[in-house]
Amino acid sequence: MLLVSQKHEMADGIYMNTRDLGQSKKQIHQPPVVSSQSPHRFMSNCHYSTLYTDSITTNTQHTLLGNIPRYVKIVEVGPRDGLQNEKDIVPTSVKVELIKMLVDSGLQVVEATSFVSPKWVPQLADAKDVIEAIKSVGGARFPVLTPNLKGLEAALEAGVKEVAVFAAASESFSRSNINCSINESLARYRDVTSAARKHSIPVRGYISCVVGCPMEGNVHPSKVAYVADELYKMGCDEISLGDTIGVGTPGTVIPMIEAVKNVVPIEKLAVHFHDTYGQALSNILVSLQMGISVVDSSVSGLGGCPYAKGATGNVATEDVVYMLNGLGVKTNVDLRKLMLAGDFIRKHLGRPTESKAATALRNLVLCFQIIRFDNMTRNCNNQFLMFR
Ligand SMILES: CC(C)(COP(=O)([O-])OP(=O)([O-])OC[C@H]1O[C@@H](n2cnc3c(N)ncnc32)[C@H](O)[C@@H]1OP(=O)([O-])[O-])[C@@H](O)C(=O)NCCC(=O)NCCSC(=O)C[C@@](C)(O)CC(=O)[O-]
Repeated sequence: MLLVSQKHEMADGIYMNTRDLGQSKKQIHQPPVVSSQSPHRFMSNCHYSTLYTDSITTNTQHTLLGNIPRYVKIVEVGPRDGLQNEKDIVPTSVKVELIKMLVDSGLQVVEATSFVSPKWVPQLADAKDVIEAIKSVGGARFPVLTPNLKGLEAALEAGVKEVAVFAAASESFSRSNINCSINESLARYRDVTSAARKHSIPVRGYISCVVGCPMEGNVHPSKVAYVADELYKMGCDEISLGDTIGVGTPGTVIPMIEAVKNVVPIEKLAVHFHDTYGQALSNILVSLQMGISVVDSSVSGLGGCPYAKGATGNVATEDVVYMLNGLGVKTNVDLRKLMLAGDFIRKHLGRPTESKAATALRNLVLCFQIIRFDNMTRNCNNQFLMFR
């Protein structure tokens, strides 16, 4: 005797009745036996869910998934990387509301802004005001970008508790982004990390153009390893490997990570993929398989670097969470609330989301006029129909 759900979960607290879809009982393929304790596992196998599936024990037994971590820390970069490239400057109040919604979705690290030259990035000239407005927001860390001591001092004065420096593996990109050579930037960052250490402030180190540069083309893994080694030695707590223009594929990402993990422990590495060529999720998957457990992403796929021509947005956080949920990897992120944050900022920008998962889940809701019952996700055991 098999038990199948009469109502299928589509999003957290969102259900659709299979009969409304015209599905006969026979059309439901291989309904698994479900226990009353694990309705989500069954439903998410059959349908599309915003929920974490708790299927890590079964999924990761497969050799291909064996290395995938049980928990992935998502570093949300939307308010910084996402908004630094917007043509029209986003009002401070909108940035602040976005950050609050992202924190409310469960994201524990939200990169809030940059203390860079307002002449270079006028979009983030309100950094101090943003930090002031989120001072009372608990439950998350709010790192900011600091390109030099001047940025660090301003960030400290504003009350920032974590900063990030940003180097590049390509000389041309370094010059166009921060107006100095790679080695000059590393010298600056030694000053920043040593000053930050005096204040017990953790520093993240970014490396841009880890597989390709908009001006120089392919970037050799040894160049990335060189910069990663220097950042690590100067005291960066985490090093984020950025495919700034989204040209990487697993074919270039794997050798790059191999080279970097020879000089920096894998648990200190993060990946930061832009999705210009639609490769971000596959690149994230191979990074996880190689042992990385920190992933940068941007709500609704906002983003792009003003000094990387042709680069589109970061991988959408919704798509990352959807994939991780499907893999049974914990993130602590509520995808439904995350989608609301995406809706909020996209409404403000007047452009649709770049997230495929958010678009698909939204369409399902519209198509089937689903009713949301938050509590039903926890109390749906009585909705099973018996088949012989
Ligand atoms: C690094 C600089 C400052 C060098 O810029 P510069 O022009 O060589 O610097 P400068 O020292 O000659 O200063 C020029 C002016 O900027 C001021 N200034 C100088 N520093 C600051 C500061 N911290 N905060 C506020 N103001 C500052 C400074 O006071 C001066 O003002 P003026 O005297 O002319 O009135 C500049 O190039 C810059 O700010 N670049 C930032 C570019 C940027 O933010 N890019 C995007 C972030 S990186 C990224 O997106 C990639 C990443 C991380 O996401 C990973 C990936 O995807 O690859």
